[in-house]
Amino acid sequence: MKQVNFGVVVFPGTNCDRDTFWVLSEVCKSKVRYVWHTETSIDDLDVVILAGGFSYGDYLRSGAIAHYSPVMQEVKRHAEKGKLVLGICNGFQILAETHLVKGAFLHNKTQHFLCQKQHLKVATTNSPFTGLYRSGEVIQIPIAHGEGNYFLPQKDLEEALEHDLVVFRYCDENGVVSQDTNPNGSTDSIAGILNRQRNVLGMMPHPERSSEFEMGSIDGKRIFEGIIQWIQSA
Ligand SMILES: NC(=O)CC[C@H](N)C(=O)O
Repeated sequence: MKQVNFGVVVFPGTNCDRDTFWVLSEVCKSKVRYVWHTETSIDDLDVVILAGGFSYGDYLRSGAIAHYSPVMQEVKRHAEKGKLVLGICNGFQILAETHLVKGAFLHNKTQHFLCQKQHLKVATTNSPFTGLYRSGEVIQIPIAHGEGNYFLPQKDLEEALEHDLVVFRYCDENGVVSQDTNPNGSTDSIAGILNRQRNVLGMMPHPERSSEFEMGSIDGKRIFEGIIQWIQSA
């Protein structure tokens, strides 16, 4: 069985790197190493994870400064080769700043930081990240962000819908997707989206915080397990 090599990128201010590392190494029993933001050699990695947190203190805009870090040139090259990149929360914001996924982030519609359990509706299982979910399934993965209001211009939204790029939408426990069940004001309630090549996923919810029973949900674990299965069966 092919061993899958994960890298968790650490910027100054990243704070979900250890949780992500733990889930990959202890829960999923995978090989994982930290990648410092100044690193310029990541050829050994199959999957790069941009973990959540407050890179560079969220100064200017979340992710805006991290995108100039040397490692991001390598992450771009990694993605161009068709290898997998997963950006979680601040990682999603960095992916957007780097244009590895479309869109941009605004402050939550409430102007408050949100830290809560969150229901999501799985919009597509057609990706290297979501093969272990059922289409339309309602899952629970927590959110924790201040700048999570994902904005996608109309033409990019049309492209995303046409090519089935939306992966998760915010919903309630019954799977209802509406403005009332959209916690932060994101366009079309989007909580996770792929790039056009489907090898880069940005998502606001934190799957590393819902990967063990003690955390109240194990729905996030299937993302990491799905990645491993997808690479091993490729
Ligand atoms: N948990 C996180 O990654 C925080 C995301 C981001 N810095 C925000 O508050 O919007």
